[in-house]
Amino acid sequence: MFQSVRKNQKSTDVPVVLVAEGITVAFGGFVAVKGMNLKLHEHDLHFLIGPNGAGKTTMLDVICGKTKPLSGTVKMADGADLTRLKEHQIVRKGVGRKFQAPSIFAGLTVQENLTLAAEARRSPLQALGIQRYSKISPAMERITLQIGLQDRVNARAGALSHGEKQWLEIGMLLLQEPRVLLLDEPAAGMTDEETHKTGRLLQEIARERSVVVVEHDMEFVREYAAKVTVMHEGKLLKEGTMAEVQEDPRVAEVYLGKRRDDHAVAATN
Ligand SMILES: Nc1ncnc2c1ncn2[C@@H]1O[C@H](COP(=O)(O)OP(=O)(O)OP(=O)(O)O)[C@@H](O)[C@H]1O
Repeated sequence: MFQSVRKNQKSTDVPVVLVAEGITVAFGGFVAVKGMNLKLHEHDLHFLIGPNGAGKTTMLDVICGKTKPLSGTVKMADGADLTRLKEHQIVRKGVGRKFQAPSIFAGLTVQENLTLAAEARRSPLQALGIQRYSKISPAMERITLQIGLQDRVNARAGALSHGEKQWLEIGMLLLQEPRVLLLDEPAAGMTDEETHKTGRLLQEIARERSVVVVEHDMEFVREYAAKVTVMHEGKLLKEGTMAEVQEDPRVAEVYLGKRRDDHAVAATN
């Protein structure tokens, strides 16, 4: 029922979770992002696409606090401006970031990795042992099922397949209960089956959170994106559904002009 209501809702009816406005980022003299805006709603599965060097990753870096913009704001629903906060404070505000290379502990088991992630969310007092997880908690159990690693809890993370490692890291982020999850090419290097599992996992996560994905694989975007923002040369070029984005001749032009390969939006339709 929840989903059918959502389907009929206009995006304007859905609460806004985060608004980035007028973001400008310079590296030395080079302006990589120029006055970029991005608005996230609850339950968004929002893909950020664009040619190489468009500024997509830089936008994620600004939201999670890794990069500070020259100007602009990133406001959460409570009015907090993330550009004024440190990275760990932004995590506490509910923004989780997954980079391309998984940051898991290869020598620990799946369960141990998840336990560490769960502990990281707790306050120092809790971490001192008031209520330690002695075994798998209900939240961990639910997330282990969600990421499909329920039969691998005792496997060493280093022994997992590439896809499983990525899902483990997503699970570790979910244990921090982010409101916004930022992912950089989550399906890169995966088999077709792993790619589809990842797409379905992201759809499921978006039922409870907002998800932003930087992506080059247009098949993946077409199949799983609810909303697409196209960036070009540091600016917003187009925003809409994948169908709307593909119909825009400017989008075809920036892809055909810069990337005559499998990823080209126009060439795949
Ligand atoms: N730390 C940095 N120092 C200098 N230039 C940088 C830095 N980070 C990014 N850039 C430059 O900023 C521009 C935007 O980079 P960014 O990685 O955000 O683009 P992107 O759209 O994510 O590209 P790709 O799809 O290739 O990953 C590029 O020209 C890049 O070379």
